[in-house]
Amino acid sequence: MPQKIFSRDHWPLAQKLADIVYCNPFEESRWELERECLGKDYQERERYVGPGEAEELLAPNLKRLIGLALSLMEPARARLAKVQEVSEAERVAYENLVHFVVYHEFMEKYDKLIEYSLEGKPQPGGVSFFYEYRDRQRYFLSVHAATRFSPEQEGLYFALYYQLRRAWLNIYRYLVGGSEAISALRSRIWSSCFTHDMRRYQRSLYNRMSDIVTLITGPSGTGKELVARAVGMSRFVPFDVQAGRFAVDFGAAFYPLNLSALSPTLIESELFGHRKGAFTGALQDREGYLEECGRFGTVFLDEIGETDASIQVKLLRVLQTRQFQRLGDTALRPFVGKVMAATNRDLPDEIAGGNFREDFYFRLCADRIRTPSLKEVLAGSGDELEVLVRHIAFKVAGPIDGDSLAEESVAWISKNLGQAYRWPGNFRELEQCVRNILIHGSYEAEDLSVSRDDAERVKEGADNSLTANQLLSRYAQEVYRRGGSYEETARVLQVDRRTAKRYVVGVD
Ligand SMILES: Nc1ncnc2c1ncn2[C@@H]1O[C@H](COP(=O)(O)OP(=O)(O)OP(=O)(O)O)[C@@H](O)[C@H]1O
Repeated sequence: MPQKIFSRDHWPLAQKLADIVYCNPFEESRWELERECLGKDYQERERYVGPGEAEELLAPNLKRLIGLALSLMEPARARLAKVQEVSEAERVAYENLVHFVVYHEFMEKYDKLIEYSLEGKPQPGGVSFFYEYRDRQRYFLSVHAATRFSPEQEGLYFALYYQLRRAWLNIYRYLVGGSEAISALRSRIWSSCFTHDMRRYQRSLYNRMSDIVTLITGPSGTGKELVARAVGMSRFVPFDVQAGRFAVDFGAAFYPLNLSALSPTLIESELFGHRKGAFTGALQDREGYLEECGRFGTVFLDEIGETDASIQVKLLRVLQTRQFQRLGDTALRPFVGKVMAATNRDLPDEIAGGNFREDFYFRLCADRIRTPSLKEVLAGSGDELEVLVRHIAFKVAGPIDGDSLAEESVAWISKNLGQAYRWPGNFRELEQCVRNILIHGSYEAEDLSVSRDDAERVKEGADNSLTANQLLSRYAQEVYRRGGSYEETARVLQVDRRTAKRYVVGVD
C-alpha cells in the first residue's frame, strides 16, 4: 500500500508545479500555471521581445517558483527515504519537481556550452558539469528505489535539458517581436521541436523525430531561414556518459542549401556527394550533406518551390526510402538525418500548375510552419513597429546611436508610410528602410505609389461585368506596365513569376 510523500496541503501545488515542466513556454497556459502557483506573489510580466530581455523579465517569478518547489521537495524527500511504497502519481510529480529545479540550477552552465558551440569552439574539456548535475539529481532521486535513475536515464535527462535550453535560446535568439503573430510562431516552433505533448516526447519521441520533415512557408523576407535554424539547432543530441560529451556539436550540424542558386548537377553533388570523375571537375570522392549531416543533423532545403522535376523525384526517393547514391556511384547509402524545406511559393498552386509534384509535397508537409507577413505582425500590436525597428537600429547603428536611429526611423515611417503600408518586402524591407533612413534620412517606398495609382486606373476601367480574375488581371497589367518585368510584378503582387505572368497575359 503506497504511503504519501507530499502532505495534503502541499499536494495540489506540487501537481501544478510539476505540470509546468510539460508546458510549451510560449503558450499562455504556462503563465496561467505560474500565476496559479504563485498567487499574489506572481509578478505580471511585460511582453518580452528578445533574448536578454526575456531572461530579465522571467527571473523574478522563476526564482519564486524554484524556491516554492524546493520547499515542497525537501519534506517529500525526507518522507521518501522512509516509505516502502510510493504512488505512481506522487512519484511522477516528485520527479518532475526535480527536473524543474535541477534544470534551472544548471541553466547558466548549459548557456556557456551553447555559446561555445555557436562560436565554433569545442566543448571545453568535455562537459564536466555533468557530474555535478548527476550528484544533484541523485541527492533527490536516489533516496528510494522507485525514483532512482539508471545511468542511461541520467544521461538522457542531461541531454533533454540541453535540448530544452537550446530550443528556448534559439527561438529567442533568432526571432524578434512581442506581437501575437510572433508569439504564435514561437509556440509553433517549440512544437516542431518537442511536439505538442512533452510527456510523449520525453518517453520515446526524442529519438524518432528525424523522420519528420518540417516545411516552412510564408512570404519572402519573413524569417523562414531563421525559423529553420531555430528548429535545426534545437534537435535532440544524446550525451555519451562514458566519453563525457555530446554526440555532436549542434552548431555544426545544420546544413543549409539554397536550391534556387545552384544548377541541378551542383545541387545533386552538394546533397548526395559524388565519386571522383562523376563529372568534369569532380577530382575526388566527396561526401554530400545527406551523408555528412548524420543522425542528429539537419539538411535545410531553401526555395524548395524552385527545384526542377528531376531533383524533386530524387529527393522524394530519399525521403521515402531513406537511401541515396552519390553521383557516379551505385552503392546505396543510408540517410539518417532530418530534412527541413522552405518556400515562398504557394505549393498547392504550383501543383495545380504542374510545376510541383503532389507526392513530393505530401512527403514534405507532415509538420508545417507558416511565417506571418510583416503586415500581419504589425496589425495585431500597437508598438510592434517600434520593437522591430529598435532591434534593427541597434544592429545597424550599434549601442551608441541605436536609440536615436530607432526614434528617427519610427517617426519617419509613421509620417510617410503610415499603417496602411503593405511592406511587400516584409522584415527584409523594414531592414532596408531603416538603413536608408540612416544614410539618406528617408526611404523610397516604390510600392506605395504604384499601388495607389494602379488602384485608381483599375477602378476607372472596371464596370460591373468584370469577374474577380479579370479585375486581378487588370491590376497585374498595370503593375507590369510600371514595373516593366514579370519579376517586378511578381514581387509587388507577392506571387511567383509564373503566376504573375498568367495574370498579366490574362486569366480565364
Ligand atoms: N521575426 C524576425 N526577427 C528578427 N529578424 C527577422 C525576423 N523576420 C525576418 N527577419 C530578418 O529578415 C531578413 C530575412 O529573413 P530570412 O532570410 O530568414 O527570410 P526568408 O523568409 O527566408 O526570405 P526568402 O523567402 O526571401 O528566402 C533577415 O535579415 C532576418 O534576420
